[in-house]
Amino acid sequence: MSKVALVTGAGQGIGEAIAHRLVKDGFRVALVGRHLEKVQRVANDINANGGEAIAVRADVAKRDEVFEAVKATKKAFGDLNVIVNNAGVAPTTPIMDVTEDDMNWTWGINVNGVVWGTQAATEAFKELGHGGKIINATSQAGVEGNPNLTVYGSTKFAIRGITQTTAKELAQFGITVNAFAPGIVKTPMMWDIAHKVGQNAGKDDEWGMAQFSDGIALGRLSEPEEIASVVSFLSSDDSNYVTGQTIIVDGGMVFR
Ligand SMILES: NC(=O)C1=CN([C@@H]2O[C@H](COP(=O)(O)OP(=O)(O)OC[C@H]3O[C@@H](n4cnc5c(N)ncnc54)[C@H](O)[C@@H]3O)[C@@H](O)[C@H]2O)C=CC1
Ligand SMILES: CC(=O)C(C)=O
Repeated sequence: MSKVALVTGAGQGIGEAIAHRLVKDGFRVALVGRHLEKVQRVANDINANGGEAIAVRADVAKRDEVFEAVKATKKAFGDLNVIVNNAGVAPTTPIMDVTEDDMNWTWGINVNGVVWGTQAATEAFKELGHGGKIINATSQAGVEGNPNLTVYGSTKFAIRGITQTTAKELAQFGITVNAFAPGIVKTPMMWDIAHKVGQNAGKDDEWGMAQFSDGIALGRLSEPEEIASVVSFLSSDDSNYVTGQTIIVDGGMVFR
C-alpha cells in the first residue's frame, strides 16, 4: 500500500505544489487548510487525475483541530508516514508598529501550528507502530534577519530551533524532523507582499515582485515546484539519515 502524507496549507502556493509532487511520488495525501473550499479544489484536481486525496478543514493554530485532522487522515487512509507543517502567514511589521495581536496571531499559526502538527503526527506514528517524517516550513527570513519582518522572522528562526530539538527528542521513535527554507517564491503570499512594495513606490505588483530578484545569485525568483522537489527528497527514503537539518532553497541570496 502506498504511503500517506498530510500537508497543511495545501490550498495554494507551496503547499499545493507539495501535494501534487507527493502524489507524483506515489503518496496518498490529506490536504489540510483553514478554508475547506480551497483544499477541496486541490483534492478534486488530484482525484480527477488518478491520485488519491482528501480535504480536511482545520486551523493549525488550534491544537484540537490539528489532532482531529490527523485522526481523519488515519481513518481515511489507515496510515500516516509524513507530515508537512507548511501553513504560515507573513505579516510585514516594522518593529515600532508591532502589536500584541500581531505577535500572538503569527506565532499561533507559524510556531504553535508546527508544535501541534509535530505532536499529533508523533502520536499517530506511535499508534501505527512505525516511525515517520516531520517536515517544517521555515524561510530565508529564519536564517538571516530581514528588515520589517521582526514578527515573521522570529517565528521562522523558532522553527529551525524546534526542528533541531524535536529531531533529537524523536529520533528514538524512528522519526526524522527536517525543515525547508525557501527564498522568494511566486505564491499568493509573496504577491501580497509585492503589492505593498509596489504600492509604496507608486508602481504595480509586477514591479514590486521584480525588486526581490536583485539579491538572488541565480537572478530569478523561485517556482513553488522547486520547493516541492526538496520536500519530495525529505519525504523519501533517500533522506533516512538526515535529521535536524534545514535545507535552504533560496537561489543563493547574496547577503549571506
Ligand atoms: N512564498 C515565499 O516566498 C515563502 C514562503 N515561505 C513559507 O512557506 C509556507 C507556504 O507559503 P506560501 O505557499 O507562499 O503561502 P500562501 O499564503 O500562498 O499559502 C499558505 C496557505 O496556508 C493556509 N493557512 C494560513 N494560515 C492557516 C491556518 N491557521 N490553518 C490552516 N491553514 C492556514 C492559507 O489559507 C494558504 O492556503 C509558509 O510557511 C511560508 O511562511 C517561506 C519562505 C518564502
Ligand atoms: C515570505 C518570506 O518567507 C520571505 C519574504 O522571506
